[in-house]
Amino acid sequence: MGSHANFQNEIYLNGLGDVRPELPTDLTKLEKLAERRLPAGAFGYVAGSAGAEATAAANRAAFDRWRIVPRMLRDTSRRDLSVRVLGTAMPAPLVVGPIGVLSILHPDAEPGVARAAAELGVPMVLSSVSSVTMEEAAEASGEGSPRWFQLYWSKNRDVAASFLERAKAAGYTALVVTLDTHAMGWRPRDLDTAYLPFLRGIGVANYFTDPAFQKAVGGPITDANRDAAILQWVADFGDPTLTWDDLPFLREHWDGPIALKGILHPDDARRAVDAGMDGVIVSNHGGRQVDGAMAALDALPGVVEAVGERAEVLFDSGIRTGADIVKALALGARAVLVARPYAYGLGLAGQAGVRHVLRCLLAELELTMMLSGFTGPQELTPEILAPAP
Ligand SMILES: Cc1cc2nc3c(=O)[nH]c(=O)nc-3n(C[C@H](O)[C@H](O)[C@H](O)COP(=O)(O)O)c2cc1C
Ligand SMILES: O=C(O)C(=O)c1ccccc1
Repeated sequence: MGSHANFQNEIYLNGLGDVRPELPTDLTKLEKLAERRLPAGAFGYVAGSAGAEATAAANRAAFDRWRIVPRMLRDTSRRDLSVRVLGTAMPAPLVVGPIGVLSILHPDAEPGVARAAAELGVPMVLSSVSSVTMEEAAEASGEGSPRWFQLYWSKNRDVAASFLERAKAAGYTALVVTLDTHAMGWRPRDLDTAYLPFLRGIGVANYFTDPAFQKAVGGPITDANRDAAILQWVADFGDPTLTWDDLPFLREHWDGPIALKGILHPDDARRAVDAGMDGVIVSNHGGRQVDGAMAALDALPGVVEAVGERAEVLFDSGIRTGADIVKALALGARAVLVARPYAYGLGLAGQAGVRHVLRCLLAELELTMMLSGFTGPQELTPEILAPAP
């Protein structure tokens, strides 16, 4: 892709190709479709949030409280949506966010997402709890395609260090450390259906193949010690003892850019920057962790102000359309991560469905910017928004 974006032409001139009849271009419709077509357990796991799902609803409502104010008679014939984030050049300020256990949705799973992202030059963040190993996902992503690794910081420090070493060797260039999920949130949909893919050994590929994890279990994982290995995974998955004093561990084991995911308070953002982190990701995990937590978009301006130019601020939780991306960028995000929409695309149409979702987002982003009078992400500032009456 050249520096001059033309995502919208691509869609209008070439059509939507192989997934045209199946998948809507209004990506807010994907969830309903997924509910009809996917197995109930897998759908509930993806769509579900914590508690009464009030925070998940608040994430969306926050976007609706902002409206774009389009400007006329500006030359928007030449557009460049490209940005550099955490050391990675990308065609637009869009990143494929980390989602674990994707094989519950479609056999294409993480490799399918990696291939779809690579085709478009969009970076993918691979989850620690991927259903294939990080090496297999890297292979699918391919030589030269941008990829980042998301760390769930294991209680077993040897496992955490080993993950970072493997991720580096497999060509992941930036590290996303998720802080808001040292335990799984209270998720009634999964609890009521007893849907826990990990207990059936899905999403543990990185652990079961890891030498440090195997050492803790007493050897390679076999049918004989599989249940014990799963219990070991449950015991070590997250570490609630972690504090800011532990951050140097990350620097000791990772020399590339690091972003902390799950930041909502400006003071936490400041501490991240003071600790030498390169970025923060404003996120409430899509409302899946603390029900009643503030909407992620409402947290964004305060974090942006606290961080200033000292680090990069990324955003997720609630991104569904190109207009949503414009609003998050206007409120100070350098890039956004898309999550549930591509999971629905994967579940509905595999790799082609993911490609559909990413193309639609890119095209709608570009068209929204162009028709609002903007030619690049740097022009998107708070002044381009008005509060909804
Ligand atoms: C099914 C599912 C699995 C997820 N797994 C991970 C994960 O492994 N690591 C992580 O950092 N975030 C994970 N997330 C959180 C997403 O990265 C992201 O923060 C969140 O989904 C954003 O909200 P949205 O999907 O409503 O936009 C997961 C989210 C979903 C829906
Ligand atoms: O479900 C999630 O949101 C998530 O982040 C997760 C946590 C542990 C294992 C798999 C996914």
